[in-house]
Amino acid sequence: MTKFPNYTKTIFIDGQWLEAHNGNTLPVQNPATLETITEVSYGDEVEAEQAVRAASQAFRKWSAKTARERSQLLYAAYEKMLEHKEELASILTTEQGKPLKEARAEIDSAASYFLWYAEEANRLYGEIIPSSNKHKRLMVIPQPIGVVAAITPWNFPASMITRKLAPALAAGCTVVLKPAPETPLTAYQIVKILEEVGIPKGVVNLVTGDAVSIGQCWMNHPDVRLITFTGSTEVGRLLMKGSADHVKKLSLELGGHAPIIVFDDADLDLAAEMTLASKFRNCGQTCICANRVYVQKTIWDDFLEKLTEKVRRLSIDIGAKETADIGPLINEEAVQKVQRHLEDAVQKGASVIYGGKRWDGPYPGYFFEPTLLVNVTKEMRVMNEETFGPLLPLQPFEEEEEAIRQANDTPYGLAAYIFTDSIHRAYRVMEKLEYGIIGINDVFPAVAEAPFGGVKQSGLGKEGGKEGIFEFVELKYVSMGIRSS
Ligand SMILES: NC(=O)C1=CN([C@@H]2O[C@H](COP(=O)(O)OP(=O)(O)OC[C@H]3O[C@@H](n4cnc5c(N)ncnc54)[C@H](OP(=O)(O)O)[C@@H]3O)[C@@H](O)[C@H]2O)C=CC1
Ligand SMILES: O=C(O)CCCC(=O)O
Repeated sequence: MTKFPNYTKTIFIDGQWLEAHNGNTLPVQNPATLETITEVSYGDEVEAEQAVRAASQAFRKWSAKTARERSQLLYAAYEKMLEHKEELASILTTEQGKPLKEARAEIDSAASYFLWYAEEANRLYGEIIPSSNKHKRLMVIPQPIGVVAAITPWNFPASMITRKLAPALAAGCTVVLKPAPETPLTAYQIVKILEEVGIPKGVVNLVTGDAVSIGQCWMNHPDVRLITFTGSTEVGRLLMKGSADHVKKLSLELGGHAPIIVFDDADLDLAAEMTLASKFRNCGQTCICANRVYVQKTIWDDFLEKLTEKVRRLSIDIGAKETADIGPLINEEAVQKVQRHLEDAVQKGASVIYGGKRWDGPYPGYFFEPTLLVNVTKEMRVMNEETFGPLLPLQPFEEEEEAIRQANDTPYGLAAYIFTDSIHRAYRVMEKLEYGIIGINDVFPAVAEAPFGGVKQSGLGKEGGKEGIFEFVELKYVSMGIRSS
C-alpha cells in the first residue's frame, strides 16, 4: 500500500506551493481500507482570489507565446506523465479506489489529452470569409478566452483534469483548478508535472479547499471568463445561475442515465462482455456507464444467463490487488445512494437476481456487490436517476420503436449504446437516439481525438477532439476595408 507524507502544501499559486492561509487541512481517505492516507491544505475564497490574480497576470505573456512553444510544454507533460505512470496509477487507486489496471488505463487516457492538444495547439486555425463586397476582406480569428476556472470530480481524477487543462493551455488560457476533495493527490501530481516541465508561474494554479467559497469567488470574479465543470447536474445548474451576472461562458459535463439496447441480431457474447464493462468499470461511477439495459424479448434468457455468468466471475477486492475487477465506491453517501435505489426498486416489485448487498469482504471500506435487477418499471428511481454504483436494471422489449422511446424518456442525454449486427438498424436507431454520444457495439467512446459531451440536462459544450479547444477561445470577427488602388 502506498503511504504518503502529509501534503500540507497542496495549494499552488503563482508558482509557489502553499498551505491554506488559516492553516486548515482536510484528511484524504483510502475508500477501501478507510485509512487516512494524508492531510491536504484546505483553502477558501482567499486562495481562490489569489489564484485568479496570478492567472490574470500570467495571461498576457502565456497567450503571447507561439502555439509551438505551448505545444512543446504540453508534449513534455505527456511524456512525463507516462514516465511516472506506475506511481500515478498507484496514487490514484489509493485515494479513489478503482482497480490498478483501470488506474493505469486512466493515466494513459489522461496523458493522451496532453498529446492531442500539444498537436491541436498548432492547428487552431481561423478563417477567411469570401466577401460579398469587393472592397472588404473578412476574417475570423480565434483568441484565448482568458482565465479559466476548472472544477473537477473524483471519478476520473486524472483524465477529467487533463481534458480541461490541456485544451485551455493549448489555446493560450491560464487556469485556476479546484479538484474534488476525495482525490486531491492526483491533481497535485499533475500540477507538479506541469511545474517540472516548465509551465510559467501563474499559468496553472491549484486550490484544494472549500467548494462553496471557492466556487462563489470564481463565479463572481470578472476576470474568470469560463467555468469548465464535470460533476452532477445539480451543481452544474448552480454554476449556471451563479455565473449569470457576469455572463460567463460555461462548459458543463454533467450527469447521465445511459441506456444499452441489445437487439436480437447482436453478438450476444460481445454485448454481455461490454455491458459488464460499461456498468461495473469504476464500480459504476462513470457518467457514461450503463444505467439501464433493454434486451429484446427473444434473446432475454440467453443474454441474462451470459451476463450473470460474467458478473459471477468478477473479483471484488481492494484496487491495489492486481486481480481486482471491482473496487469500493467513493464514500458512504455513494453506498447509501445505491442502497436507496435498490430498496425503492424492490419495494416497487423488482427482483434481485444477483448481488444486492454490501460486500462482506475483509476490508472495512465502501464495497457493494455487483447487482442485477429484473422486473423493473419506469416508476423506479433506478430507471430515472443516475445511480453511480454497481446496480444494473434490465428490462425486456419487443419492438425497435419501443426501445428507442424508452431510451429517450429521460431528461439526460449523455451516452447511449446499441448492440446489433445490422448496419441498417444501427444507423436508424443511432439517428433517433437523443444523446450526445452513441456507442454501436462499443462502450468505450471517450478518447482524446473525439468530441465528448451531452445534450439536454447532461451538459453544454464538448471536451476532446478538434472541437474541444474551441470551448477556450472567442472568435473575433474582423471586417477590413481595402482601397481599390
Ligand atoms: N458527470 C460526472 O462525471 C459526475 C457525476 N456525478 C454525479 O453527482 C453525484 C454526486 O457526486 P458529487 O461528488 O457530490 O458531485 P458534485 O457535482 O457535487 O461534485 C463535483 C465537483 O464539484 C464541486 N462542487 C460541489 N458543489 C460546488 C459548488 N457549490 N461550487 C463549486 N464547486 C462545487 C465538488 O467539490 P466538493 O466535493 O468539495 O463539494 C467537486 O469538485 C454522483 O452520485 C453522480 O451521480 C459526480 C461526479 C462526477
Ligand atoms: O465519466 C466520465 O465523465 C468520463 C469517462 C472517461 C472514460 O470513459 O475514460
